[in-house]
Amino acid sequence: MHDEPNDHFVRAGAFSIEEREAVYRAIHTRRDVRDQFLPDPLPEDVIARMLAAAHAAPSVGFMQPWNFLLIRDAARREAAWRIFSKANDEAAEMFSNERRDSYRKLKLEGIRKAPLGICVTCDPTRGGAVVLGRTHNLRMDSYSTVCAIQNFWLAARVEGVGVGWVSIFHQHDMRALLGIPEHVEVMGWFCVGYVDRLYDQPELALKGWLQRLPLEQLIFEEVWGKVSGDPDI
Ligand SMILES: Cc1cc2c(cc1C)N(C[C@H](O)[C@H](O)[C@H](O)COP(=O)(O)O)c1[nH]c(=O)[nH]c(=O)c1N2
Repeated sequence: MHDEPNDHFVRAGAFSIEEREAVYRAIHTRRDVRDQFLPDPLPEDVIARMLAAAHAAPSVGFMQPWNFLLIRDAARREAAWRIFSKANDEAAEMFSNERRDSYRKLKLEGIRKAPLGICVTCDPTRGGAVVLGRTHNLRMDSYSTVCAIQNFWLAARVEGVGVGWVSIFHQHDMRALLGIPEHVEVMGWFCVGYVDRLYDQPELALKGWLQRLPLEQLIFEEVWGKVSGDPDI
C-alpha cells in the first residue's frame, strides 16, 4: 500500500490553492468595524452582491426567515443611535467598577458614521407552523439568520466594505423606530460602509478587553472535556 501524494489529484469540488487562500483570507481578516467608516455611499451593485451572498446562506428547512431593512436616512440613523445610547448606558451599569470604566472607553457602534445601516430581522412565521428541522428547537430560525449575517460579513470583506454588528438596544425600541412587526426578531443593526483601515486583530483584543482563546483548549475528543493527549477515560 502506498499513499497517493495529495497534489496528484484534485478532490471533487475542492478549490484551487489560490481560491482557497482567498477564502481563508476573507475569513481570517474579517473584522467588526466601529469607528473607521468613510462617508462615501456604497454603489448599489456592491450592496446587491453582499445581500445576494447573505441570501445564499443555509436555513433550517430552507425557510429563509431573514429580511434586510436598508436605512440611509441620517435622521433615522441618529434615532437608532439614541436607542443604542440608552441601552449602552444600561449595559455599562451591569459591569462592576474597573470593568465599567473599561467598557465606557470602548467604541461599540458606528451607527451615525457609517453611511448605511442594515437592520437584519428573523421572521419565525416564515415557514408556516411546522418547519422541517425546526421541530425540536425553535431557535433554529435565528441560527439560520446568523448564517446569512456571516455570509454578508464575509462578502463585505472581499468588497473592501466594513461591517459592524450592533446588538446593544431594546428590541421594542428598534421595532418601533423601523415599523417592524411584533412577532419579528431584530437580529442586529449593521453599520456598513467603506473604511479607512482595518485592524489585523479583533478590536476588543487590541483594547485589552478579551483575548482569543487557544483553539486546542476548545476541541474535545470523544467526550466533553477530553483534549488531545489526555489519557483515555
Ligand atoms: C452576535 C454578535 C453581537 C455583537 C457582535 C458580534 C456578534 C457575533 N459584536 C462584534 C464582536 O465584538 C466582534 O465580532 C468580536 O469582538 C471579534 O472581533 P472581530 O469580529 O473578529 O473583529 C459587537 N460589537 C460591538 O462593537 N457592538 C455590539 O453590539 C456587538 N454585538
